[in-house]
Amino acid sequence: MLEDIQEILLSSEQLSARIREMGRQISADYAGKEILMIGVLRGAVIFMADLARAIDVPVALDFMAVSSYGASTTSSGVVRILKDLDEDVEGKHLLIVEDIIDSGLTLNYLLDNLRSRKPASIKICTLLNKPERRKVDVQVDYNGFTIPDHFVVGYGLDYAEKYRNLPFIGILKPEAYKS
Ligand SMILES: O=P(O)(O)OC[C@H]1O[C@H](OP(=O)(O)OP(=O)(O)O)[C@H](O)[C@@H]1O
Ligand code: HPA
Ligand SMILES: [Mg+2]
Repeated sequence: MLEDIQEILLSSEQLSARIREMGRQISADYAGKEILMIGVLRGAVIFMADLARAIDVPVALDFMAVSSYGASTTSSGVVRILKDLDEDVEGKHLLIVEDIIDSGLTLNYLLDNLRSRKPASIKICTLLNKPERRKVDVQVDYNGFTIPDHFVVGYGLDYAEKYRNLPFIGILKPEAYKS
């Protein structure tokens, strides 16, 4: 796996320091409330596991699976729900947790979909943000890191389901996907 990485963009130390900060900020903003964290499978799972433990207000977890990438490095633009939430979200404070916002198409779709279920509030938290590739505007409430336009893997992010278990965020060598 490591031989496919061109450069480490964010080390595990950088990731954990930033996630602790994000947790403190979220805890302060939601003081006195309960959060329903909605993880977007599968990429967000590792970030969500660490972020949830950095938050000290009550947190419930639910998950949605949508897919627009498949085994590709560019979004198809077509978002499908593969798994819906288990819980009713009406009247709850939702925090959508993403590993990365790239074109914005996934989140744009999710936001529309979740708003129609009448939650008390919805905010977006992403570990990574790649604004250069945005196709639709999305308002991000909590952003870990803004990154340049490279295809990155690790810490939950995959290429064709590989590399999710790397403890850092790395730039994938083009030859690892252009073969
Ligand atoms: O802003 P966008 O261009 O829509 O891209 C971001 C989305 O794409 C990736 O998910 P993917 O569909 O690859 O599924 P995965 O999380 O299982 O890897 C990533 O985890 C985000 O959910
Ligand atoms: O840079 C990326 N890496 C992995 N998955 C992704 N999904 C959108 N952008 C990316
Ligand atoms: Mg993916």
